Amino acid sequence: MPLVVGDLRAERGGRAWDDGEAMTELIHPASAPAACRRELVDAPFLVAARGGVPRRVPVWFMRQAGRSLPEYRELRAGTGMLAACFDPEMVREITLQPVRRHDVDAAILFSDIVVPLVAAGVDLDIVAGTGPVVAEPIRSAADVAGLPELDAGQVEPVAEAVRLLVAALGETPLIGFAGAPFTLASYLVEGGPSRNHERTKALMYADPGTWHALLDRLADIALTFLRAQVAAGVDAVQLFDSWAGALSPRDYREYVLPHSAKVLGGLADAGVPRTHFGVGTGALLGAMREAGADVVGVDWRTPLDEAARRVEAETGRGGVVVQGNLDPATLFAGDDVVRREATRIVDEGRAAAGHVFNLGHGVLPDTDPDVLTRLVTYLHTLTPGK
Ligand SMILES: Cc1c2[nH]c(c1CCC(=O)O)Cc1[nH]c(c(CCC(=O)O)c1C)Cc1[nH]c(c(CCC(=O)O)c1C)Cc1[nH]c(c(C)c1CCC(=O)O)C2
Repeated sequence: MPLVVGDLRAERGGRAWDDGEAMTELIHPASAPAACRRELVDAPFLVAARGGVPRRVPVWFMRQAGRSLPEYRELRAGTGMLAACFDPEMVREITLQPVRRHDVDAAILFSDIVVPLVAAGVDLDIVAGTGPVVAEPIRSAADVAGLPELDAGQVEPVAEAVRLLVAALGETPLIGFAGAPFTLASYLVEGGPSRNHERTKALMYADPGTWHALLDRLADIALTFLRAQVAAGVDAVQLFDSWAGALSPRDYREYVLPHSAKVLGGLADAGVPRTHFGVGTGALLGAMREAGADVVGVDWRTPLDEAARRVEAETGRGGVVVQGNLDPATLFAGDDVVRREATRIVDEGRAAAGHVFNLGHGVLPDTDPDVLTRLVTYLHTLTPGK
């Protein structure tokens, strides 16, 4: 039986990010993942995510855990990517590595968007240098009907990793994540990474019934995965719709938004801020907020002030918090350029109701990790603001 939202909060020991003072006083069952962490009330990442003024500019990096770190490569040697994702001790260690090294303001769970699919029984692998490769792509109504459901028990190793991390992280919040239905569908339908998503779009346009059935199932899988992470103690979630930028706003609204809204809406009362991110989504930012995001992730193509204006104009609602958006390639251009661009981004972020500094997409594998550390140090000297 899936948990209802009320149970979710109880199971988390009432560690709701918006509970303030009440947080430490609330129910604290023996099953709670860790002591209620009073210090999280002031965590810059969480303060900014709910539109407050943090005590320093919060920063974390998508793909901060991974191949840019020598300690990651050393630990992963001889262990496959998916095997690592189902090993709680390894997930704990890899997740902590960038926190120790860079002093970032949030940890992101080391996992992958395909982990819940694998847990549910889909035959796929993550091939180094390529990405997820699916043995039997999903292209028909029968294929969709055969897609297994995810039971929370199947991602228990991930939940265990979250509990280990919550105990280890102290005042640093932990971000959980899932792949959004469209991005997961792209891997399943194409059979692997794709530049044009042509088979995915062909299914979407030619057989909308099957398409919506597929996305509905993927929404259930993503939601079950995220709820398991929240129940185990993550402090925030991010929904990665990395490839949604391949769609026009009209198609996004018709074919994708309702399903992403099912995922984000299913977490509305979970007490954690929800970030919604995609690449090349300048024209979709308003719709991505409407899907149920508290924080909208922005890639490097749209300045943050422009992004905030667009979202507020499209949705008719103020108060948008943005996350981003340094071009990851900038990290190869030398510290002067990095600092200049970081300063510009922090200034542009003041136009929004809150700003979490990040890259516009993930850390590139050849990035010098010392550049990231120096960037964090620099950002922490700047004055945060709305
Ligand atoms: C599209 C997508 C995937 N996975 C993910 C996304 C969405 C984010 C994005 O847009 O980049 C999400 C993801 N994957 C990974 C994380 C870890 C947490 C983090 O530090 O951000 C996160 C958040 C680890 C990983 N996921 C993967 C690696 C590399 C594998 C390895 O280290 O052996 C890591 C560290 C593999 C993977 N998995 C995927 C790709 C495209 C790749 C890269 C393939 C390659 O170039 O080797 C699918």
